[in-house]
Amino acid sequence: MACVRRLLPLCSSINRTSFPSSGSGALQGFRSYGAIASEQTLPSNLPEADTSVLNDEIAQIRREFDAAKQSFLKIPAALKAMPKMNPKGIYVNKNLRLDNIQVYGFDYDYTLAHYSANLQSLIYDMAKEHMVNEFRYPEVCMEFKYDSTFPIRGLYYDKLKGCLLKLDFFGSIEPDGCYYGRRKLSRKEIEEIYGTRHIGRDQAQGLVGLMDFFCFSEACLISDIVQYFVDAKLEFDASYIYQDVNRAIQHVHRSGLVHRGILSDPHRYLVKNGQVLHFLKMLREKGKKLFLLTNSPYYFVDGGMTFMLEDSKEYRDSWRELFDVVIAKANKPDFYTSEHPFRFYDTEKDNLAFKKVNEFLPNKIYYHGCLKSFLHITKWKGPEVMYFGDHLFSDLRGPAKAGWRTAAIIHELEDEILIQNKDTYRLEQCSHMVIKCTLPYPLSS
Ligand SMILES: Nc1nc2c(ncn2[C@@H]2O[C@H](COP(=O)(O)O)[C@@H](O)[C@H]2O)c(=O)[nH]1
Ligand SMILES: [Mg+2]
Repeated sequence: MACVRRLLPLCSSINRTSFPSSGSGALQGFRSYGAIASEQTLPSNLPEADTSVLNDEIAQIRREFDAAKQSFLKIPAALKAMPKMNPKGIYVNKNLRLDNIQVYGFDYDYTLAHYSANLQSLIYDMAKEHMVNEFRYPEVCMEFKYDSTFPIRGLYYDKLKGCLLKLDFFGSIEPDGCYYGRRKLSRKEIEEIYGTRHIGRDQAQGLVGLMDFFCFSEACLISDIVQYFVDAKLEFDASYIYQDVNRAIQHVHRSGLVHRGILSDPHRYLVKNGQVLHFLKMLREKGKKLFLLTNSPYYFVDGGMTFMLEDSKEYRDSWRELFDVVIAKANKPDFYTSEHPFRFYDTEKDNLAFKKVNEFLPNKIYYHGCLKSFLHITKWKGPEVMYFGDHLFSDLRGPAKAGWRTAAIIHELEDEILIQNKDTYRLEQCSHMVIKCTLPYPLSS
């Protein structure tokens, strides 16, 4: 053990070797291995037994370096033979027998219905107007414009410090993922503000998650307002900015402003996808049960579905026939844990009936409800249900608790896979793996 410890500094120098991203450049790394290994000399005053053990250890390490070197040389050819991932593919993290799935459930927004970036601009503008007109924010805010290149999903706003954060899997701030207003903070600034990059339990209490696509407008508006206060050198409390922006955003959704805005110009906001109808029809033809479970109000879903299927003679005016059960205003994720009763929604009269819901009738619409009643009425067993959705909590975590299988619609995956398919990316990843396998201790990153 002592010998190994004495040899560790030798290995540490490998850890410091930097790896260029181009194919030919990787060879520079090998040269530095050789140099490190051959430059090491043993102290002359060591006892003979120790010298022999050390020589064996060094010979062993040289053999491992050589093996690593050979692995490196084989990387470009091996990569060529390795298939690339399909950006339009479907990926699983658990084995799934589709013949066991008898029931397919769907979320609506950002699952069956897809929107252009114009939607985020619309929400941003509506919320901004509300803040100026109702909360008396300065008139100059009306000039703010939504920037589609700024937000990504899964950001956190720190209500105490006013920063927008991207945390990694372990809850540490990503080095490039901390913004104050619209300005990216350096590592030094992050450490000055947070002490360390890791967000502890106490600091996490001030964070609010901005989890879905609807939150893009919120993230951008919060940052633009913070930036306004910074530029104007005005004192402000970062939590009030969140409170005001969030209230404005809630108003835009709850009042139906955004829903009416979308339906007033569906070509501008909705993105048609012929594959959706094809998929739903295919499931029906195979005898599967289908249901729609959304937080949106019925008129909004009806308008959107009618627009998206306007080219289909069969379902243009009867999209409801595609589903065995349609539930709107479901209030997910509370739907999965609450005991709210279902209400029958009369589409003609636009009101809720008072009669108790004991069954789901075809072509009818139901509001609210809860998972417990849903399972009681349908008699569908957890593992035979698969639910598709885009929201981590409303569509994936909640249903998983009910034993449903879940399918996440992750739009970003297409771009991520394209990046991972790039030769430069694959080469760097392989080099990293070879080094990781060669070293006797784990790499920190
Ligand atoms: N009251 C709020 N409603 C919101 C918010 N963000 C989105 N929404 C609305 O939820 C549904 C999404 O429905 P689903 O089909 O994905 O279940 C849609 O109508 C949005 O307008 C919010 O922050 N507050
Ligand atoms: Mg959704």
